Amino acid sequence: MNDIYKKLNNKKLSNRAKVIAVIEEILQGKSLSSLLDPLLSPIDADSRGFVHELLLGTLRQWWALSRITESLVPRPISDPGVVAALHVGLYQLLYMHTAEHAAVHETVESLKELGKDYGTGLLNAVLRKVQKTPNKFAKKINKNHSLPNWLAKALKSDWPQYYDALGAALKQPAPVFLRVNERRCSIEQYGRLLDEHGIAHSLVALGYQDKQTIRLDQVQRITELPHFVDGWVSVQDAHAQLTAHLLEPYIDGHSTVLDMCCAPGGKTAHLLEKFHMKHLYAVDHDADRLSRVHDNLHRLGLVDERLSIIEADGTAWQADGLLDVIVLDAPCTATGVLRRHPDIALLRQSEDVAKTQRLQREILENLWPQLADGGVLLYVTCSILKVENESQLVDFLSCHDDAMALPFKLDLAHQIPQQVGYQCLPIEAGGGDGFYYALLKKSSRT
Ligand SMILES: C[S@@+](CC[C@H](N)C(=O)[O-])C[C@H]1O[C@@H](n2cnc3c(N)ncnc32)[C@H](O)[C@@H]1O
Repeated sequence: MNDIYKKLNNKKLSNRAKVIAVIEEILQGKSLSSLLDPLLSPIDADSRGFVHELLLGTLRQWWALSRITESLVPRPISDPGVVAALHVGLYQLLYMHTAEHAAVHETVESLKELGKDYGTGLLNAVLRKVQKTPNKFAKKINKNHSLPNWLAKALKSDWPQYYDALGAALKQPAPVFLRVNERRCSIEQYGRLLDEHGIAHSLVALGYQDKQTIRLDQVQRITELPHFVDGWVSVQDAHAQLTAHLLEPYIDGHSTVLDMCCAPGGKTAHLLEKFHMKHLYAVDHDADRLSRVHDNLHRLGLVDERLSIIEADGTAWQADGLLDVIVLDAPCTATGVLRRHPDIALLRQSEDVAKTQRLQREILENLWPQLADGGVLLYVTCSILKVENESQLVDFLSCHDDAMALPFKLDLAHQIPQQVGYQCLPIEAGGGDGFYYALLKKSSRT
């Protein structure tokens, strides 16, 4: 078993030490989503909330807390475990109001547990300094948006009028939305079921026609939702649910549909719940993530002969024939889902933007010739950077005479029309994530 998973299952290791070990892994390139369950599962129910808050909160405030460590520690610290412990200690002192003794002493002890005694002197000194005048330090970082410099610069340039609202919103936890499997029951019926179980929730507008979704208004174990195991309901962000609704006019029983970059299958499942199609290809290049597509579709009862799940590279994959509808949920910087995946702000580098932009374009160029005349392609990202969204599509259209943007209308406060498509910004406290949507039609007669 990999070292980190051994640590997370080690009953002798304290919870703080486990959080530090997880952040150390993240700093070395592992994703939060691969570590969160292994961290939380062995922890007793009473401590889970504290551990969750300590981990997610530290990651959300990472760049704000870094301003303090940079000002107090003159040289860069080479050991990621010590860096993690500094941030975890500071987060407790400045945001969690943990008793000072626990915040300092227990964090220092945790670093010792991880065999990093050499970092304890520095950790102790920094935490004690901040502990003396916490308000001074809190004031220093309160207004900080906790964004890496490259992202702050890009957001300021793309969204000058929304920059502060975005900065404040991106460090908040995201709400949980449910997608009801329309083959099993309606949203209203499921809402009544939640009422019967005393689960607080709201029906929320999606900002497209009269479409709605359900937002949970209480902390809830998802697997314990009524009929979750029977496939009545899934977790899916509100703005992610727009995909299937936007395609309503274009999919019928004769349609051959491609869902490119489909894993873990949220949009694939929604398409299958909503439409009877001739065939759906669900393609992704990541075998592990594809196994989650299988699991999700099995739970929802959506596996049948109309569906092919294929492991392939979107820059090269060729369908057997022409496609009527293509969903390209393009790989992106995922800057629109920072609230759910705060590790992205630690992992992504400015160079990644150009790389993903090139990859998106390569996939687009491979898929476009495979779209039938009159067919539509829905381009989606969970990015809030214009280079991956509006600029990408404006440039694509300028190079393809047979492509035209189809108009549609989204109308929530932060669904913003672009030269091509719409940008949903994740600003509303109870609202959806940052997504971009553009709908293109192919017509050789233009
Ligand atoms: C935003 S996620 C997709 C989310 C998914 N559509 C859903 O709704 O659940 C992007 C996906 O792109 C896939 N991907 C990245 N590069 C790819 C490539 N070159 N070919 C195919 N899939 C790729 C990743 O494995 C990842 O699953």
